[in-house]
Amino acid sequence: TRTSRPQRILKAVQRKATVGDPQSVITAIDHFCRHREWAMNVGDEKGSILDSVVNEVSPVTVLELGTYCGYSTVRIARLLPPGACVITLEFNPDYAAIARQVIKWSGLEDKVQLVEGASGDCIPWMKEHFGVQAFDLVFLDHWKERYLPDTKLLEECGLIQKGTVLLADNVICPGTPDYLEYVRNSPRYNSHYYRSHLEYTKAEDGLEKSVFLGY
Ligand SMILES: O=C(NC/C=C/[C@H]1O[C@@H](n2cnc3c(NCCO)ncnc32)[C@H](O)[C@@H]1O)c1cc(-c2ccc(F)cc2)cc(O)c1O
Ligand SMILES: [Mg+2]
Repeated sequence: TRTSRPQRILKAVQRKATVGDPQSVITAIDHFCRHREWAMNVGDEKGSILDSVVNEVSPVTVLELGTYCGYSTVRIARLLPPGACVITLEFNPDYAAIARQVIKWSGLEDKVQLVEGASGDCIPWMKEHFGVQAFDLVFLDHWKERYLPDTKLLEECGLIQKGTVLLADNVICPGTPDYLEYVRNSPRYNSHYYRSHLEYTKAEDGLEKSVFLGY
């Protein structure tokens, strides 16, 4: 096909959503992915759980791993108070370009820092480059086999401290077995599974929330 799926998602936003209205951007993407083409956004059902965790944590600094088209970036950023921000990592330049436009359309660019690069390369620079002490909330939604190594890297870099909340998408489908085993068995995390469904389908999926208890 001439255009990519992310390009078609951006077009749906530009056709259906109102500039500066994040909820209309979310609604436009959900409608497109439910009625036109499925895409791997966290979606409206799991997205509501994401919203409730963001509201509960009321984070000042958020890290998102895997921007894709920016759907969950917009969901998170729209709930942040002035001064708070989400740093989102995306290593595919085409996806990053689409996400920038989706984020701009929603009017939330002041609350978002989209970093083009691989998590393994960017995480070690977070403190020095972005002045981050520690993240209040981390949303994991990138390659599923990278959840565990990147969590360990965040720990090693001192970016996860007592009270930091990790929220992981897709712990059932496609699944992140090694990550789940780690956060559920580690004495340093308190984990809870939010049962839900794979975006836009009836298949089971869910989010795992893990609170770091400190060393
Ligand atoms: O695979 C899924 N997500 C992956 C996301 C990847 C995005 O994140 C970016 N990315 C990946 N690794 C890194 C990285 N670091 C790691 C590499 O260095 N650093 C930076 N960015 C990274 C990619 O460029 C993409 O933009 C998924 C699948 C299903 C699914 C379920 C059922 C099905 F039948 C089919 C599919 C449902 C979901 O919700 C899903 O999230
Ligand atoms: Mg996902």
